[in-house]
Amino acid sequence: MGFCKHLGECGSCTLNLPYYEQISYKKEFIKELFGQIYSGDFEFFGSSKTGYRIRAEFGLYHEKNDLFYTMNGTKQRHLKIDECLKVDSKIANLMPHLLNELKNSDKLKFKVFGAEFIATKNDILVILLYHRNILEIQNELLNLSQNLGVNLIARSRGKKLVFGSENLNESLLINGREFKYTFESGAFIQPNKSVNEQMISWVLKNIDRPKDLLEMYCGYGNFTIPLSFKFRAVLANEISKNAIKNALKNCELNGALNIEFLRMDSDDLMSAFNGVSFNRLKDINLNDFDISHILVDPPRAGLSKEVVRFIKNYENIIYVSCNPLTLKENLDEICKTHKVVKFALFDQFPHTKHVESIVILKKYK
Ligand SMILES: C[S@@+](CC[C@H](N)C(=O)[O-])C[C@H]1O[C@@H](n2cnc3c(N)ncnc32)[C@H](O)[C@@H]1O
Repeated sequence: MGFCKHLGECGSCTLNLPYYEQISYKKEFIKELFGQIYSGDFEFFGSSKTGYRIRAEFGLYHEKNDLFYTMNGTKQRHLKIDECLKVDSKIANLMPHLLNELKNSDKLKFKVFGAEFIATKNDILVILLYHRNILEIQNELLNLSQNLGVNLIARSRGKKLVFGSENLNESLLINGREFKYTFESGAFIQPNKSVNEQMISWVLKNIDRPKDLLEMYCGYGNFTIPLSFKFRAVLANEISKNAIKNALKNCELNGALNIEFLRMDSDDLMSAFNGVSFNRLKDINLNDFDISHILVDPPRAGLSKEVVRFIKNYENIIYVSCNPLTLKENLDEICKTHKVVKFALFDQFPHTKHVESIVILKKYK
């Protein structure tokens, strides 16, 4: 048994090693995978070992008349979870109270099957999932959110009820400066806040001779807003309408005035650079941008061949990746024209084999 009594059994934390050995394990794995394209130092940024996850999801399982948090365990389908050491302390404190409230109300307990938690500096949001018509328990849900002092969303097939705010407010400290963000419960968020701060700070410190930035897959502006203060102008695209809505609010919150956000699929953005006209671009002249850097932070599947071909046009590439395998596949191609100059690992997920990488590449002269 390691740092948690469920380690190795709940299916989430699987790396049963002392933390310093986890670091060696991850560094060795990455060195082996990327050794042929990069012989420099792999910087490593660690995390606190507990309380680091600001988003967590659990099943809720009914047994006889009782109710438990569960995970799809490695040996058992419904492994009972009575603690999770990796979640933010606000989530850890709330979990037993929520469970008690649910257990004590036949109406709230009936056909509830999942709970998701998101915690930011000052806010906490709970999402409860039901296999029943939630409109019948509106009053009970309202009381629950008031009793617990949390924002609450209840969902069942085709229905959603919101008690309090669906938006969360976060603040990040990046190289001594505070940045404020707002985002919706469905947004992609970097799950480890302090490592996220380190990632953004590291990128900022490693930007050389900035002119304009093109950022693809920008979400609600997590990297975009702090980076915008380093560049003359920024063009950033993202497929999610809600994320772009929040990115615009985040510009206001931080006084960022030089960013053009595009609600656009990356394929369309590339077509636009190839001369195809889009209504959404009617007020933007892509030729006005003098792009010195491109930052990409794609989903786990990595970049398509077309995006890889496109980004190779730019001198400086910053590639943020949560999947070393697709990163390797993409870098094999990018490294035909670019050299890896920096490679850093960010331990967003201690006790798991996952590792986040940021690679900085420069075009060969
Ligand atoms: C790994 S997240 C990164 C978000 C952001 N950089 C951050 O740090 O929060 C990837 C983002 O890509 C967006 N996305 C996925 N497919 C896309 C596509 N084809 N075109 C544009 N954006 C896409 C997702 O909505 C998501 O916000």
